[in-house]
Formats: sequence, C-alpha cells, structure tokens
Amino acid sequence: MTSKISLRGVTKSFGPKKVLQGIDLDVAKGESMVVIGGSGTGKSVLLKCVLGLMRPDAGSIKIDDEETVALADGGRADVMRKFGMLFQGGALFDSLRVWENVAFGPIQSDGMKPAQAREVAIAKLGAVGLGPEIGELYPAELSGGMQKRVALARAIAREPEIIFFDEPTTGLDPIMADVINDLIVKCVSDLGATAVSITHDMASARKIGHRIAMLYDGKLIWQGRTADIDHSGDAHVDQFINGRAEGPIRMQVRRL
Ligand SMILES: Nc1ncnc2c1ncn2[C@@H]1O[C@H](COP(=O)(O)OP(=O)(O)OP(=O)(O)O)[C@@H](O)[C@H]1O
Repeated sequence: MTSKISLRGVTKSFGPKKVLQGIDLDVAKGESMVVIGGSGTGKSVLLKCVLGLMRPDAGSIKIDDEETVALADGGRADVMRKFGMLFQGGALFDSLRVWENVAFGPIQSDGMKPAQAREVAIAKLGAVGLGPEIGELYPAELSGGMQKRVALARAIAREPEIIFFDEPTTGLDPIMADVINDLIVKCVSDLGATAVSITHDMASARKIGHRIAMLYDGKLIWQGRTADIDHSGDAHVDQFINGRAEGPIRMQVRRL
C-alpha cells in the first residue's frame, strides 16, 4: 500500500539546537495520525516541514509519492491545494463574517463565485452544527467553541484530501473539546480525508487518532495503533500519557 504522506530521515536544526533528528513516518490514505509530545519537542516544526512552510535540513517528504522538499513555487502550490488546515486558536479573519471566513478558500483558491461559495459555506457550517444565521455574525460575536467549529468548517470547505489539525482542542473546556473531537472524526470520515494532528491533549489523541506517534528528543520514539498505546512498553510514553511529573522525561523548570 502506498502512503499518502511519507517522511524519511527528516532533520531540522536551529543553530546548535537539533529539533528533528531523523523522522520516519508514514500515513496511509484515509488514516488519522496524531503526533503527541511535550512542549518544545518539535511538533510544530514537523508540521511546518510537511506543510512546506519550513524546509528541512535533510530528508524526504513525499505526498502521494511526489517528493515535495525541493519543489518550486508552482509545484508547491499544486501540493498545497490538497491541504486543509485547522490552526491553533482558529485564526479566523475578524473583519469577515463567518460565512465569508468559510468561503475564503473556495473563492480565493478555486475561483468560486461568491454566491456559490456562500452556499458551500452554509452547507459546511451545517456539517459542524451551526445554522445559517451564524454565518452572518462576525467571529468576535462567537464563543471559543463556536469559533473552533467555524475554523473546522473552513478547514473542510474545499474538501481537502489531507487535513492538518494544530492543537484542535486548546483553550476549550473538556466537554466542548469532546464535541470538537467528535466533529473532527465525523468530518474527516465523511470526506474520506487523511488527517495529521499535533496535540498534547491525550483525550483528543485517543479520540481522533487511528494511530499515534510520540515525538521525544528529536525522534519518534514510539508509533502504533491508538489501542496499543497503553501497552507501549516505553517508559517515556507511559509517563506522558499518564501525565506524571516523575519519570525519564525531565521538564526544564527553573528552580526557585
Ligand atoms: N524559527 C525558529 N527559529 C529558532 N528556533 C525555533 C524556530 N521554530 C521552532 N524553534 C525551536 O524548536 C523547538 C521546537 O519548537 P516547536 O514549536 O516545534 O515545539 P512544539 O512541540 O510544537 O511545542 P508546543 O507544544 O509548546 O507548541 C523549540 O525549542 C523552539 O524554540
């Protein structure tokens, strides 16, 4: 089976700081992969490398078997068209109405006429449980949970083949986080999309991931089926998923 996304030997350093030290990762078509790891372990750097927003120092990143690391702007734009993205914090445009936020991709990237894009936006808002009246509001008029729903509607508006979720539950209470997790699962499965998420929320990782990979010290120290993470046999994974202060992972805290 060919992978939708395939990384081999991806490395990235900033000066002397080696953030990624040889990442190998395969995500199959239609699979939902979640990358977990503590703060500062390089989850965002990894995501930016796959998105093409940052260039790795070495290694290969293939999307649909096509090498993307050295692509020039035109080829890069073609690959990016396959992507949808839910940014941490939503990143909605404050000055646009909700429906205009959701319609932004279809209008800007696909050249869809505004009237048709508005229909699409209203349908996608419906898919995340928001009525058409919400489309007329501005983001500032919505709660954090509703903003996340709008951001999800925007991420799926162009029916992307691959959707990236950056800390999708950050800032939400546990119940709203679970609602968003359920919506992510539903939207990804309805689209038949491939999903890659980064998070340190284990409840979210367990709910949305078919497979989980853990990033630690620049490497993916464990990857496997979500159901197997409780029996990983790795002390670092055990400490992380159980949220224990004691264990092989040492947090950098300044002593008072
Ligand atoms: N553009 C950059 N220049 C220099 N250092 C960077 C840059 N981007 C990231 N880093 C460093 O790389 C390391 C990993 O950062 P990254 O943001 O990927 O962590 P993370 O796992 O996403 O953390 P968090 O969960 O807190 O968001 C950090 O030490 C960070 O300071």
